Amino acid sequence: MGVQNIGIIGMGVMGSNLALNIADHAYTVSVYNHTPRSTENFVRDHAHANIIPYYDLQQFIASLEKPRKIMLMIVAGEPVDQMIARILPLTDAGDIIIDGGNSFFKDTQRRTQVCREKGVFFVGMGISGGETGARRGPAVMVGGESTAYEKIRHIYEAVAAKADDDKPCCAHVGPDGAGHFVKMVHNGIEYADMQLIAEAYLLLKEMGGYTHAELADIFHDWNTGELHSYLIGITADVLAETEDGGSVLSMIADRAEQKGTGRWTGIEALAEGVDVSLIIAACNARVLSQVAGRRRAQIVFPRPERGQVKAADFVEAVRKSLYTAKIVAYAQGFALYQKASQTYGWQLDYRRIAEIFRAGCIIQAKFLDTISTAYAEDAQVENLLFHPFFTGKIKEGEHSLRQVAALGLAAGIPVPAMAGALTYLDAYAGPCVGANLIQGLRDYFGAHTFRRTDKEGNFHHVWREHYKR
Ligand SMILES: NC(=O)C1=CN([C@@H]2O[C@H](COP(=O)(O)OP(=O)(O)OC[C@H]3O[C@@H](n4cnc5c(N)ncnc54)[C@H](OP(=O)(O)O)[C@@H]3O)[C@@H](O)[C@H]2O)C=CC1
Ligand SMILES: O=C(CO)[C@H](O)[C@H](O)COP(=O)(O)O
Repeated sequence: MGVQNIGIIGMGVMGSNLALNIADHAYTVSVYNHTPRSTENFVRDHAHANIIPYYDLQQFIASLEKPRKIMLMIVAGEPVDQMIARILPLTDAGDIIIDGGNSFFKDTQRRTQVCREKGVFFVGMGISGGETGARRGPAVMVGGESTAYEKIRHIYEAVAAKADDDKPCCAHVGPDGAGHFVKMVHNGIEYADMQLIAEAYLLLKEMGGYTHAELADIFHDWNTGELHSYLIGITADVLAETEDGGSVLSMIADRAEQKGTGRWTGIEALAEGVDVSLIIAACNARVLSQVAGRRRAQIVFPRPERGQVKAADFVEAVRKSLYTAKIVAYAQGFALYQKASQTYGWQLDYRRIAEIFRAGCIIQAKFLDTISTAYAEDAQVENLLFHPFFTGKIKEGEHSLRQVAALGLAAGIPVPAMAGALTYLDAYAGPCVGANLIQGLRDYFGAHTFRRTDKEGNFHHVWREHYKR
C-alpha cells in the first residue's frame, strides 16, 4: 500500500524544482525519470527527507497513496503519449494523471478521453515561472474535471505563487484542454511582450546610442512605474550582466529560438478568427532572425543611415510606446480566450486568469491587476481596449507609439510588434479598411457576393469589363 502523497515523472529543470517545492510544503514525493541518471543526479545534489527516488516505474506507481497523483514534467509531444501508455496499465480507476508540461491542448483533450475510458482522471496543467517559479512558486492553470481538481488543489495551491492579496496563483480554469490552452496563450503573450521589449531596446541602442549599462539603468527605472513586470526586471539584469569586463548580451548570437507555444497561439487564433497580430509578429521575428540569408541581405540591401536622438524625451516616448503596444498585445490575447471559451464551451473566468498571472508566471506584471479589475467590472467586455482605464492609456500613448514606430521604420529598425499594434488600432478604429474593395474583387472573380451599406441581404453584381486585358 503506497504512502507517498504525489509522484513526479521527469527530473529535468521543471520536474526537479517542483519536486523540491512540493516537498518543502511537507508533502512526500516519489520521483522517477525514464533514464536513471537524471534521478541519481537529482537525489545526489538535492537530498530531501520528503523525496524518495524510484528507478522502476511499477515500484514508483505502487509507492503512491490512493487515489494516486502522478505528475508528468517531461518533454511535450510523443514522450507524453508513450509515458501515459506505460502508466495507465499500472493505475486504478480514480487515479489522477497530471501533465504539467507545455502540451498542445488538443492532445490534452484526446488524452483525457483515453484516460477516461479506464476511469482515470487526466489533468492538463499549464505551469509558468521557469526554474525559479517551479522552485519558489509558479502560476498554475488547471484543466480537467473539477472532481480531480478538488483532490489535488491543496498541493498546488500550497506551492503556487501568492499574489499581493495572498491569493494563490493557481486555479481550475475549465475542463480537459482549457488549462493548456490558457498556458499556450500566456506563452503567446510572453512572445509579444518580449518582442516589444526587444524593439524598445533596439530603438534606444541604435537611435539613442545608449550603452548596455545605460540601458540597464533605463529599464531598471521603467520597472519602478506602470511597466513594472518580471520581464522588464530581468531585461535590466540581462543588460547589466558582464563577463571579463564585456557585456554578455553583446556576446549572444542574434538568433531567437522557440519551442512552439507562441506559434500554436498564432495558428489557433487564425482558426478562431481572432487577430493576435503582435504574437504572430513576434513569432515571425524569431523565424526571420534564424534565416541563413541575413548576412547576404545585409550586403545586398544596406539599411538607411540612422540619425541619433539621444534625449530624455525619446526615452520617455519609447517607454510610452512599449506600454501602449503591450496593452494591445494583452487585449489580443484575452480576446482569444473569449473566443475559444465560446468555441469549446469552457466558460473561462477571465478575471481569475488575470489574477493567477499576477505572480509566479513569466508575464506577471503590475497591470494584470487592472485587467482583473476590468473583467470584474464587466465580465463580457467586448475587448479590453474598451475598458475606460485602457482606453485612456491608449489615447495617452498612441501619439508616442506613432512617432516612435515611424522613426524606427524610417531608420530601418525592425519594429514589427509596435507597428502591428498601430495597424491593429488603425484597422479596428478606422472608418474604412478597404474591405469593400476586397468584397468587390471576390464577387468579380468568384461571384462570392457582398453585403451592402444601404440594403440587407447578400448581393451579386454583374461586373462589366471596362479595361481590355
Ligand atoms: N523550462 C521552462 O521554463 C518551462 C518548461 N515547461 C514545460 O515543462 C516540460 C519540462 O520542461 P523542462 O523541465 O524545462 O525540460 P528539461 O529538458 O529540463 O527536462 C525534460 C525531462 O523530460 C524527460 N524526457 C525526455 N524525453 C523523454 C521521454 N521520451 N520519455 C520520458 N521522459 C523524457 C527528460 O529526461 P532525460 O533528461 O533523462 O532524458 C527530463 O526529465 C516541457 O513540456 C516544457 O515545455 C513549462 C514551463 C516552463
Ligand atoms: O513555458 C514557458 C514559460 O512560461 C517556457 O519558458 C517556454 O518554453 C518558453 O517558450 P519558448 O522556448 O518557445 O520561448
